[in-house]
Amino acid sequence: MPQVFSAPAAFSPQDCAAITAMAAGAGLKHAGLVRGASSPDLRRAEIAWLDDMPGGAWVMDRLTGLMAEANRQTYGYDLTDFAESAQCACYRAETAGHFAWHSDIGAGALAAKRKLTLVVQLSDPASYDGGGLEIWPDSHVHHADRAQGTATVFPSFMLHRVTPLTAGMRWSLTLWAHGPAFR
Ligand SMILES: O=C(O)CCC(=O)C(=O)O
Ligand SMILES: [Fe+2]
Repeated sequence: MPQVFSAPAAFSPQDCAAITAMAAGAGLKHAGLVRGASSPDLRRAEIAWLDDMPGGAWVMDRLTGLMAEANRQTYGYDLTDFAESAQCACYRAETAGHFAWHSDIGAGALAAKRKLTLVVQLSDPASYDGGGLEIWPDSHVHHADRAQGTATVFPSFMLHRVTPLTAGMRWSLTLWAHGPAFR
């Protein structure tokens, strides 16, 4: 049975603050685009791509190292590359920011090749309410560790969601690892 992998304190609070500052500097755009149309029922968040953040190479180095470690310890998947930029997301209580149950594997050329999803909790859990990252690996829903800097890894086909923010703001950083599509 596939599992959820957790790396506590993968990033320090200072690292997390630096990443959110870079994301804000890169300019946030509304997310939740499905076939070119905004789909706020599915997702309400703003995003920025790590590839658009000058000086963000160290972040990608750390993320890829974490992904490799998770795959070595837990999954043993055939991974070939990181075909998409990591994505920083901001969910706000004012807009009830959320991401409804979904799988990260889609029909697009890149999304079809996603194998593992890694999500870093960039915010201090005392700074927001709601915004829980929940993953559904089996008959029980897994609540990802909310601690700032924790990295959570799971197979990209696994259903997961972010519950609506009810106070404050939550930042996350997501990276996908790619390989031959699951079959
Ligand atoms: O923000 C999160 O915690 C999850 C993001 C996510 O599921 C995604 O980008 O596909
Ligand atoms: Fe996702």
